[in-house]
Amino acid sequence: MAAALSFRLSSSPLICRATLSNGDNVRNHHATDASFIRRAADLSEMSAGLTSPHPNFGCVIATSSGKVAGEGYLYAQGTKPAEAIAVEAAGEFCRGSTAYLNMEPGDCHGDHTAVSALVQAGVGRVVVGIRHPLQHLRGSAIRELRSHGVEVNVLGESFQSKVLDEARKSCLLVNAPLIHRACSRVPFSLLKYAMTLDGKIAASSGHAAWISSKLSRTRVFELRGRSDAVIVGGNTVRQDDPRLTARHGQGHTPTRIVMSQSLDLPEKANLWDVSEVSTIVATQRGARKSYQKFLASKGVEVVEFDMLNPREVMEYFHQRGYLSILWECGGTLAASAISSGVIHKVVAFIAPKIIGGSKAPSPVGELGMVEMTQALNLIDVCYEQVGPDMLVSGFLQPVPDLLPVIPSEDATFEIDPSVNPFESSIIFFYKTWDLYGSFSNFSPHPIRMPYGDDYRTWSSVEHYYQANKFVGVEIPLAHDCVEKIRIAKSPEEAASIGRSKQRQQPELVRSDWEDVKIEVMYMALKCKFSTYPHLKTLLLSTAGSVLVEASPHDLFWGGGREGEGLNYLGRQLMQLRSEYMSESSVSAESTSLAL
Ligand SMILES: NC(=O)C1=CN([C@@H]2O[C@H](COP(=O)(O)OP(=O)(O)OC[C@H]3O[C@@H](n4cnc5c(N)ncnc54)[C@H](OP(=O)(O)O)[C@@H]3O)[C@@H](O)[C@H]2O)C=CC1
Ligand SMILES: Nc1c(N[C@@H]2O[C@H](COP(=O)(O)O)[C@@H](O)[C@H]2O)[nH]c(=O)[nH]c1=O
Repeated sequence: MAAALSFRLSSSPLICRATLSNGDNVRNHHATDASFIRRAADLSEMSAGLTSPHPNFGCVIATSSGKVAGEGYLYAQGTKPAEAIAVEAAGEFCRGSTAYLNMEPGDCHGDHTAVSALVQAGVGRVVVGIRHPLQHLRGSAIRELRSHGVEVNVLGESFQSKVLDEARKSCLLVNAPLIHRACSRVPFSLLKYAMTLDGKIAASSGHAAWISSKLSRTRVFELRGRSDAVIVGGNTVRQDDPRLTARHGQGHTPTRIVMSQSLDLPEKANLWDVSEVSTIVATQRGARKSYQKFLASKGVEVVEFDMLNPREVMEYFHQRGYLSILWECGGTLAASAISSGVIHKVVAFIAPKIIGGSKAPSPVGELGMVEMTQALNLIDVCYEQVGPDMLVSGFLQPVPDLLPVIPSEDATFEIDPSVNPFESSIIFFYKTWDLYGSFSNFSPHPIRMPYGDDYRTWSSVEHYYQANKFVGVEIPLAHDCVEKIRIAKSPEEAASIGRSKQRQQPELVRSDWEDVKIEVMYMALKCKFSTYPHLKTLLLSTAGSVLVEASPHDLFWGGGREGEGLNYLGRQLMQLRSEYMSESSVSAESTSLAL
């Protein structure tokens, strides 16, 4: 899913853009909406670190004159929704007001939900920063609000402008861990370190207490309080004997995780005291069994991995439901985590100190880069002074966007009205061995199609499609092409002959090819799916999902690398599916009439 989420809509009938006549007006509205949505995002953060898990919800109720009438944020799952708190605070000012929500509420059933609070209070319009990231909740509250006559605008769907994009981004950032949960197989990970001005995270002796100031370390406690777990490597345990607790006086305390291959760890360590917080040691399968027993006797959980590496460990904790992880390791493990692509954000406290030492460790070990051009550039970088230190933070990977993953909303809707691109799941297919690989033209399903006055069997849809480029051209070489493609040993070979001949000898290609190629493909697909009932069943089983051919190269039939492709193959399959669905509903109707 993660890759899918970078696709964007190329056009939308819903998008209102500023016109010359009312440009200023629209801009003002956008600026107002943006500032209230940002406020809702800020409010939602107030619970971060107090509770876990961490969906952060904030709500601002604004009157038609643009005054804040009430505000609220969700303290924890199961406590009063942000919207209900804001409605209570706004009282009678709710009627006809606009409610701003950083994120679509997750629960729309029952009496005490966000939706019923807004509806009962008479809120006239709701502006939503982002839809709920979790697929099963996505769109329900919005539908529910609309069904009660409330106007709902979602940023990026109803309106688009730079200022709204920025506001939307703030909504993505406050719920980055939840968004990662929705579209990635690893939790959201933040690498934090404190270093001297000369780039050292410890003296050459390994001593590191302390580099950053007390104020900075309190900020670290807050970061811990916002995380589900803090992770270090074995060497940091041996060297620092850390506690890794959140000691800023409030909030939840994260689980401590140690990654150690050797399990050559001390018998006495602060992390083995699990009276207040738990510790999990992740290790290589079979490592020091007697020491594993010792840890277990202390109440420390040991998890063995066949391959102890950051990705495996993160996938494991993702499955256990962890949303966000704070990496507080040294440079060796940090390099390994960055290399395996599991670190999303970096937070560095830089202290105005110089320790020197050519052997003193630095925050990130070997990444195998040799040229400065290979350096990883952070995005959305922030700078902040914390006491005497400078805090620099930024993202190594952008927070995934949750805009729909098909090239064109209107086109898809026209093809299959049952598909809502903002709420549907996306099924990608490309290689024939993929789960839905039989949707590919290259799948080995021969089809029998008319050819001249006769019928011929073609080894795959691709064979038929490529050959058709040269059909009907009264040149012997064109006939040869058709025959060569027909007997090609594989769809790849058929594609290669068809494409190269088209490039090298365009005079052999039928003159109407660009006009007919869509129809040619559709007829071939229709033949394939009606010839093989199990393929038809598989296609019907995808009802409601958007189908995208994940070809990174083919920008006409495929979706392209970044969603820039037109995805005609996906569209045709959706169209065929829609045809089959209406056929089956017609036949069901006539059966019931006959009865
Ligand atoms: N200033 C700061 O912010 C910080 C400073 N430090 C300092 O850094 C130094 C320790 O740094 P460093 O030696 O890099 O230690 P790390 O914390 O990076 O730990 C490295 C250890 O992690 C374990 N490990 C498990 N799997 C892997 C893997 N796939 N890749 C790499 N390591 C893995 C190994 O433990 P094992 O050997 O047990 O198998 C390895 O020796 C200390 O001096 C400490 O004080 C540490 C953290 C933060
Ligand atoms: N030295 C250093 C840090 N080191 C990190 O903090 C851990 C110690 O945590 P605790 O035992 O809970 O206080 C240590 O093992 C390492 O991960 N952090 C910082 O913010 N600033 C510093 O100067």
